[in-house]
Amino acid sequence: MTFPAGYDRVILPETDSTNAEALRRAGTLAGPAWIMAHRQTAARGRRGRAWAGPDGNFAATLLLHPSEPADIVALRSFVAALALHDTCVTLTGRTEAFALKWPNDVLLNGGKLAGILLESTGSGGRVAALAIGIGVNLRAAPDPAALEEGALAPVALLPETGADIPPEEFLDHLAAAYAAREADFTTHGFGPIRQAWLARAARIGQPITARTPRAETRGIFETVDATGNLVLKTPEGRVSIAAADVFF
Ligand SMILES: O=C(O)CCCC[C@@H]1SC[C@@H]2NC(=O)N[C@@H]21
Repeated sequence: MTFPAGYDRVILPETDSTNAEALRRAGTLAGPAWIMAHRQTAARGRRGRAWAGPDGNFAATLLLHPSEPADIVALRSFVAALALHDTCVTLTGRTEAFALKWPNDVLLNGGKLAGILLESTGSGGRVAALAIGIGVNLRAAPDPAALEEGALAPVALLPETGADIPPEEFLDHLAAAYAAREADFTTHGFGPIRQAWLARAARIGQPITARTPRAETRGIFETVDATGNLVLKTPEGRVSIAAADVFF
């Protein structure tokens, strides 16, 4: 498997967080670069949570220097989730087992297999550097004791499918899948990415709950709109949500 042309590949034995590492290197790595670490000592998840990654799991960040406005740059969350889904299907041959959960989790057999965290630097609506951090439970699921109430239980690829994929091999497949989806995104915009994402989405047409620190909205998961917002049909009407945690 060859690494996609134009992308750097950095593999570290250990770092605090590959997202932090990527943003520290943003000034010296001019082109797109994947930074993978075998161990993270301070991995972070969405909404300020910690991310636990037992040995053998996958942790990497794609560093980009995008040129679009911040709202377009943020749509790469869906590009990355799709590429991650592509990679899981390719490596296991199981299409139906995997699904996507808004905004960017990958589910396997209904449990949480992988998460994505986007972080960026820049100001005034301009993104100087974008870090797309991806954690995948390849070997083992983290201890579910630390789970928020109602959150999906974590699952891992090896016990669920029997596929024993080393992190470096996973990176090479993911980098190729991402490069293909990124080319589609930059050429054709969010439309085809959105359609492909929706085709793989869990719980479309079913009731779900979107929770933020200040509000909870329950409704039918209608779609994800052209700006990436979650659209719920509630008794009070249609609600469009830009950021939240989703519970089934
Ligand atoms: O909360 C989530 O679901 C997102 C988890 C993202 C974890 C990954 S592991 C690689 C990268 N480095 C980090 O510190 N976090 C992301």
